[in-house]
Amino acid sequence: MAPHRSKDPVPVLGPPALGKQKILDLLKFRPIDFAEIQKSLRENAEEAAKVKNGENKVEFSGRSLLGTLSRDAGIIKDGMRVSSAIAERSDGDFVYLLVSNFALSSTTVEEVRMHFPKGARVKIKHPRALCTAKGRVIIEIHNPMYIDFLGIEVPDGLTVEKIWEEASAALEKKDYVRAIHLLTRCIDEEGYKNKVEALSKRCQAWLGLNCYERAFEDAKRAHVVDSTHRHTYLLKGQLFLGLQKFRAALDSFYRSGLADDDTMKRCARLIEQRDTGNYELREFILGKSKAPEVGDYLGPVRMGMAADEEKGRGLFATEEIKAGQLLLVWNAAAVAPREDLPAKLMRKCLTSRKSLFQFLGLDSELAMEMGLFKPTNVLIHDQQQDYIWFDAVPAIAKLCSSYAFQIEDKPESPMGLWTLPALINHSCVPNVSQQMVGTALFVRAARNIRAEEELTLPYMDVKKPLDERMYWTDSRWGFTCKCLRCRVEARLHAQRPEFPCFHARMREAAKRKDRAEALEELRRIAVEVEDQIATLASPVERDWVRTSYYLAYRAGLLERSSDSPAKLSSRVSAYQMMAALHATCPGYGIVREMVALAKSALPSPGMEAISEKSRLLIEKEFLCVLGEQKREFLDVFVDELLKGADFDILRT
Ligand SMILES: C[S@@+](CC[C@H](N)C(=O)[O-])C[C@H]1O[C@@H](n2cnc3c(N)ncnc32)[C@H](O)[C@@H]1O
Repeated sequence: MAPHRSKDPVPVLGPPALGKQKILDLLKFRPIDFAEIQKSLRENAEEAAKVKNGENKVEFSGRSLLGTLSRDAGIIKDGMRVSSAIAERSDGDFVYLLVSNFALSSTTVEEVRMHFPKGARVKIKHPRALCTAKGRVIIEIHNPMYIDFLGIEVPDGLTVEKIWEEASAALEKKDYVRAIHLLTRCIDEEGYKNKVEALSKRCQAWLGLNCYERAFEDAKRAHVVDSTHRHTYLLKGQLFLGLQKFRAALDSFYRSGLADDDTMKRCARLIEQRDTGNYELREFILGKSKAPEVGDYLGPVRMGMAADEEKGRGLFATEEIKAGQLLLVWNAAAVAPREDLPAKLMRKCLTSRKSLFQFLGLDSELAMEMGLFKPTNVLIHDQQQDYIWFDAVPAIAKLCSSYAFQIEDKPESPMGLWTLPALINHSCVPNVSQQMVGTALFVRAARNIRAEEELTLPYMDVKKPLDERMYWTDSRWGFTCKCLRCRVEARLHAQRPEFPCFHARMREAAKRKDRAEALEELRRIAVEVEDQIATLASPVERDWVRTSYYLAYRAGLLERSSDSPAKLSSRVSAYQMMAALHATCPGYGIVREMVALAKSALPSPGMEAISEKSRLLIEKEFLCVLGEQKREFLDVFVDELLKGADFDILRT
């Protein structure tokens, strides 16, 4: 059978046709380690020889090399980031084709096969013989765009019915790539009777690979031939669900008549959440259920340029907002250990242009386009040239460093990227809070926010002195924070030389081996800070400074010692400290500290008797984290916390 040129090209990664030079600039090559390639070639030469298969042919054609991949491609060696395939020339000699990708560290075998399926006819542009070992020509390529897929080779003499059988078996075995190639043969066969079924099955295979856009194209084509095809409606429902198009999913499930009740209810729930921002999380909050599946929600928020040009873009409230109000619910584009995040994001981009555009749209020079982020705006296209190179990975890695963050403030905590929330700028007196529900991020107002006010959140623990905060924003994010709190504290530092010394002394105290001595020094520092700020006219400025030296205040209030010469508690009460934390960084992991402070004011350890005003303050803090809650729920929650219960929702 002659090589078949598919009308539906397999998902070869081609150059981007996004029309923006900037994207091209972003997609830079990484240097190739030739020594490593050669080593792998030597290691694989013997194996290559065993794959000899007389039916495969390779001819040189001008500057291109035509051939058939005679072996399933795979990852040569764990972590080597190299994919390989073998083609065979007509003279019986092998061409060992090596496609290396040094940036994509966690390429999966499935992905490699998707691009280099066994039996595929390929045209290798600009072939370059790297070296010959034992008379074999070895072609090295380091960018998949130099390979054109010409279709899949199917053995001679197979009837279309037989190909259909093979395709169905491949689909059954979840060998989606092979199923796609075989079904393409059936679909392209002139006058093929089973076209709707074949398109529907291919749609299913694309879905199996999470290639939603291609699945959508096939579903559309199937419905052109038979607009009532029920299985296709079922698949369409699944793919719309995957694309978070819940209304369309529900409609498709309904038309299919094949979806079960649970699926229909799930869609209805997700639609309600998206429309109303009404997420039922109580069971999850109390730790009685797993994180529920949630749809993205876009509240009264817009993208715009920050007043301070240096900050670039930011998010703004479009109306007046009350503390606790939900602003955004955003599912992560990806969550993974730090080193795997770029590859995981890349994979997502390869299967969904929505992710790709949103992600590249994060680059401030590229886009200022809120439409990209509307949950209901799903881009569905099927243009091969819109797929991007593997080599976009370095660009993605670069963007990761500016926009991704860790779920928890622990070195081993995974990193994630939440596209729209990633545009919220930093402040040391933030006005929004964020909580993680599974891998979805909930962003709420942590204070009352005026219409058109910029939304801000802290990029780090802001219960730290000015110098330490400055060090963090500068070294990790490359900017100097100019929020009001930083400006007030910078002025204090300039006027009173004690302040920079407090910070240095705190660092020294933390290093001391003798814990009692360290605590004593911290208590002394807190008393001295209190002396310095007593003259500050503004109570809120005093709160900010207290929060900056919280480590010292904590030692004075929570780890008191009866023989301590420095009596901080006679100068500032635990309640005042709670209020200071709440005024400075509401919603930021301070609930536990507030509870500890409230309990510290009790004559003896116990949960019942914290003062009414402390309890009210804790409830106010909850509002910033959980939004408005029913009285009964709030009581249960606060009581549990006072008893020492820990809640996942308070991690972030
Ligand atoms: C996660 S991004 C926020 C979105 C960014 N403003 C943009 O236009 O893409 C973080 C970057 O924003 C800028 N940024 C955030 N908060 C800032 C602040 N308070 N002052 C100055 N620059 C800030 C810094 O360049 C930082 O590296």
